[in-house]
Amino acid sequence: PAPFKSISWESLLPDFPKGPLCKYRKKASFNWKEMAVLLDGKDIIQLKNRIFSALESDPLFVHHPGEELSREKYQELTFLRCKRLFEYDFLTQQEIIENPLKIFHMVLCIGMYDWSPCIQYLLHCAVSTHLVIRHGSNTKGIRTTATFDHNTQEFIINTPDFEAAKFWIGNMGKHATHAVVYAQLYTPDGQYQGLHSFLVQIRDIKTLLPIPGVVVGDIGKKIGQNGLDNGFAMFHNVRIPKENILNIAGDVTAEGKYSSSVKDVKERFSAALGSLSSGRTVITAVSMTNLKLALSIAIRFSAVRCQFGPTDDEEIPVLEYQTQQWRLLPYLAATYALDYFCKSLFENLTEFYLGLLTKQRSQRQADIGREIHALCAASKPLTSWTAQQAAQECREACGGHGYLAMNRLGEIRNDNDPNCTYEGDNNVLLQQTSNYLMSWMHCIRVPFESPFGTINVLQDYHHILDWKFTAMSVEDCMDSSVPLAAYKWLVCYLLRESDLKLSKEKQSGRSDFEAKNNCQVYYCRSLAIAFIEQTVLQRYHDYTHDPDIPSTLQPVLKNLSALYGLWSLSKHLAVLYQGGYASGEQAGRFIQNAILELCYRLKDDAVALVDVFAPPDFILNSPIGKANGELYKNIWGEVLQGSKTLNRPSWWTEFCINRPVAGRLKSKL
Ligand SMILES: CCCCCCCCCCCCCCCC(=O)SCCNC(=O)CCNC(=O)[C@H](O)C(C)(C)COP(=O)(O)OP(=O)(O)OC[C@H]1O[C@@H](n2cnc3c(N)ncnc32)[C@H](O)[C@@H]1OP(=O)(O)O
Ligand SMILES: Cc1cc2nc3c(=O)[nH]c(=O)nc-3n(C[C@H](O)[C@H](O)[C@H](O)COP(=O)(O)OP(=O)(O)OC[C@H]3O[C@@H](n4cnc5c(N)ncnc54)[C@H](O)[C@@H]3O)c2cc1C
Repeated sequence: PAPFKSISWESLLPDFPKGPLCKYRKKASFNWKEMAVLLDGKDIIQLKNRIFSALESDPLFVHHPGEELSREKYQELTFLRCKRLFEYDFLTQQEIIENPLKIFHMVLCIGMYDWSPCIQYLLHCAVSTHLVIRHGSNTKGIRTTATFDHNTQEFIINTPDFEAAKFWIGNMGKHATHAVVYAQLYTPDGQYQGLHSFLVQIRDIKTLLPIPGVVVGDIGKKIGQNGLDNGFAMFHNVRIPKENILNIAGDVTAEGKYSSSVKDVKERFSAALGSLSSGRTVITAVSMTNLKLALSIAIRFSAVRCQFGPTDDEEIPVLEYQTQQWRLLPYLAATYALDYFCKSLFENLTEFYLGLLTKQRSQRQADIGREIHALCAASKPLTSWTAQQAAQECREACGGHGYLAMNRLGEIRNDNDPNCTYEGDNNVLLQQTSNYLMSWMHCIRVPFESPFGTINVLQDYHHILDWKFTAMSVEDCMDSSVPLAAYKWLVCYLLRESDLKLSKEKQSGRSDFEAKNNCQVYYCRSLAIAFIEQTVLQRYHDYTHDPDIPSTLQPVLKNLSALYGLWSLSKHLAVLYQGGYASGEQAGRFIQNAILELCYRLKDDAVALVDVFAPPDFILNSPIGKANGELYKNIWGEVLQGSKTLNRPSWWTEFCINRPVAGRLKSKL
């Protein structure tokens, strides 16, 4: 790439308005524009600007400060916005082919504005792979059936009873006309052929009224994402043409014979569910984006909001307090590490899809599918939980102002919340990752590697189990190599312990089902979490230590990597001691002190670090998070825009005329 200074980035990345945040911006150790260019590059920055400015200039996307939209109105507005997104068609096919990462950025830019139209749009786009309707966690247990009738060359779709109804489906509540329905396939010989997906029309495209035999409706108000209409559906002998089977895993001939290129039922099951990895990868990135939104607000607020001080007449920004730094800056470090991880995971996924498109049947393609599944089944939990905790911490870090709806932290928290549940409940998904890791135990003694190298750490399994914490000082701990080594040990240790526990459970006569169930807490669940944290850290460590990173940016990036690693690791301190990796009081203390020292070193960079990823004010839509840092003016400006802010309430007579009489209704008996 051309050196930063030789290109004029002013038009792409304009300066921020002058104001109270300048104090911190001047203290930053690096140039935020140079960082933005390093992380995204010119093309992506241009794309982001194009999307952000289109939304800002379009009256349909105007905000409604101080106005309560009814759910019905919000759903309507969301639909109109979603339609408009199709009209904008921000990316051409050519652009996508040249750089698939652009889709990823486009989705996240739209989501930064509001997740409801973004997800509605995504679900419409992904109709060929998504809009699936299912049973919940236990997909194998889906009870909707699709029976082939060779006389009419149709499938008959049937929901046995209301408990088997499809529930929660995005876009289905009010407006979807077609759905991809997962159902158990039966051929005319009465044979069961496993889970398959079918395209089923559910509403008339001219009238939006349900197709006969389909009962479809809206499931009601949710905790967040209320612009989206989530729905339910039941099918009573609904007939669909034979062509509507989505023959990913298998097909039925005109005579009603089943054929599949994948012979094994188990393999067919994973092929049928393979598309879930893309949803889980997207949700990993959606959660990471929520981290960006919440931290932009909380850090800008903390840099301006002053409380107390060393003397009575001098108050200092709350960001100067050790506690505030420790509450926020590790999440900032996590945002950078997870941002990098999300991009790399998306690249892995692109490779997987390229293989599918070119009909690769190699062992490598199968291994990629398994590794991607294991990665995103843990990265979705890690990132959605991190964002959920961060949103709450940011809310509290902004004190009372954080609780004001206009500042958006409540919306971010509530809209992020279902990321922990949909496309697979987090706790259920983590079991997929630990299953994958446990399946490598039998290879431990032979040379092996996985396509993306994430399990290659196990090649040194026996050797790593002998490792110990060796840092001799706090300064020794200030590089991410220290937590990374500890994580490698942790993964090997938890793998060994989980394997031993499973064997013990089985030896004591428990069934496979029971034995596996009894190995989750403190064993397999911790293993999956440690593994994904180690993977995220490994990738970010390698990136930040790359000699190609400009020397002007490397120190701050290395600090972020070290802070993310140490802070994540500190939650596993008990296991590090329990398993003998760490001993004595120094190890724990070094880690804690290094975390605090890194927070301190990063606090003057914090504002510039959020400037790198914060969207424009219109998109962020939070008075306390605005780039000018004029906290109080911005809040007042917004408060006074409310249409009824200064009005007397319509029920004023209940207070002034029909005055309350205390005890009037008290029983006289
Ligand atoms: C760019 C486009 C994006 C578009 C995307 C937009 C979405 C972005 C916006 C957000 C919008 C949200 C909208 C919400 C949309 C829903 O929520 S859709 C509903 C999603 N529902 C779920 O995810 C259900 C969760 N449950 C499951 O996925 C599965 O049933 C379970 C839990 C993973 C399987 O559990 P199980 O029955 O115990 O099966 P198990 O024996 O473990 O698995 C059998 C084999 O299949 C394998 N397998 C299972 N799943 C997979 C898989 N996915 N891949 C590969 N192999 C697999 C297993 O590894 C196992 O292999 P082996 O170990 O035997 O070799
Ligand atoms: C906003 C939103 C949108 C959605 N959109 C769609 C959609 O478009 N299409 C679609 O098909 N679905 C959709 N869903 C449904 C979603 O996919 C499911 O809610 C999700 O997969 C979890 O399944 P469940 O609700 O059946 O939870 P359950 O499986 O009933 O989980 C309940 C609890 O039990 C625990 N649990 C379950 N099994 C185990 C186990 N084996 N071991 C340990 N603990 C276990 C879970 O951890 C959880 O805490 C949506 C959900 C939400 C919230």
